[in-house]
Amino acid sequence: MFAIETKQLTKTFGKNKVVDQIDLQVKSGEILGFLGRNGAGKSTFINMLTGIIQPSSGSYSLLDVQGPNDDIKKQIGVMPDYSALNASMTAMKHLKFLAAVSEKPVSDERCMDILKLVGLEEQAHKKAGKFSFGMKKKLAIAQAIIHDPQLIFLDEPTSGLDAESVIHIHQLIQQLHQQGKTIFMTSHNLDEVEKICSRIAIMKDGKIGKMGSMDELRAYYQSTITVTIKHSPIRSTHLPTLEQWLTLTGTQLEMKTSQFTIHVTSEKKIAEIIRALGKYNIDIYRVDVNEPSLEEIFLDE
Ligand SMILES: Nc1ncnc2c1ncn2[C@@H]1O[C@H](COP(=O)(O)OP(=O)(O)OP(=O)(O)O)[C@@H](O)[C@H]1O
Repeated sequence: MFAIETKQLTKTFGKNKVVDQIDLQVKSGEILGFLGRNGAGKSTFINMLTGIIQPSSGSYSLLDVQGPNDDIKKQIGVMPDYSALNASMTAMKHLKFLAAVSEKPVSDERCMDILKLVGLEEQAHKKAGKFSFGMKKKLAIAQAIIHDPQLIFLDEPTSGLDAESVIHIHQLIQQLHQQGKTIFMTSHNLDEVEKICSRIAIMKDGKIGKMGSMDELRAYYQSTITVTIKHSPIRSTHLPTLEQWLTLTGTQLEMKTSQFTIHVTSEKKIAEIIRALGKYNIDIYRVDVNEPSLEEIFLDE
């Protein structure tokens, strides 16, 4: 089952095609990281899926139900705009109110549990008007999950949060993932996306440029892995042959007395090198492997 499927989904504002015929499939249970530079069209795309704006053309389905559909909204969690919180309502009241609107009344106990999950238990009975930016953000996340939805849209869930809260929210996202929920999240923090998302989609000029797991993206960009190996001395008679063999295996070899660095295209090559060193009776003390980050892939897009 696809949690999200779009076909030729398009949004035009005047003459500006902001979302351009996007075909996207998100499998149930995935954490999809949705990336793109400012103005790429991410929010417009999400706003169509969550029913905030109407597509200009194309279609979409959520949890296998053709959208827009009011019933399916109950199974979807969306972070509301945190600047639109009611200043005179407490965190608890916000959750009770939202659950009532989505026709899934919840107990005070569940509200407290969710506030604990996002790290807001101490603010449960405080008015949102007195909340810091981070607290408002956490309340928005709580509002997205209070009614136990199957599909959750999180818009930059950790931007502006302190380091401890970021870890906390990452744990929460992993927990929701383990419960089988599908999470569609935007973020400008590439390390975060690389760490917690199972697949990544990169949006550019209204289209999805590349999409896949980190391994798939690395393979697509044919990026190389840099391997540095620290080893015991190599006998001078072996050195030229070994050096020649390594040059055929990888590129840009840098050889020092007790260490060399080589760039290879696949992990299998690392195993080959280690086996070859064994044949020459060279001991390996340390292997450092450096793979290209999502940042390098993103900047290349
Ligand atoms: N209601 C609107 N009317 C006209 N243009 C709009 C409207 N909403 C968005 N746009 C334009 O659509 C483009 C994409 O905006 P969108 O907010 O979807 O980008 P984004 O990828 O979410 O950006 P960011 O990362 O900055 O949040 C921008 O050029 C924006 O000015």
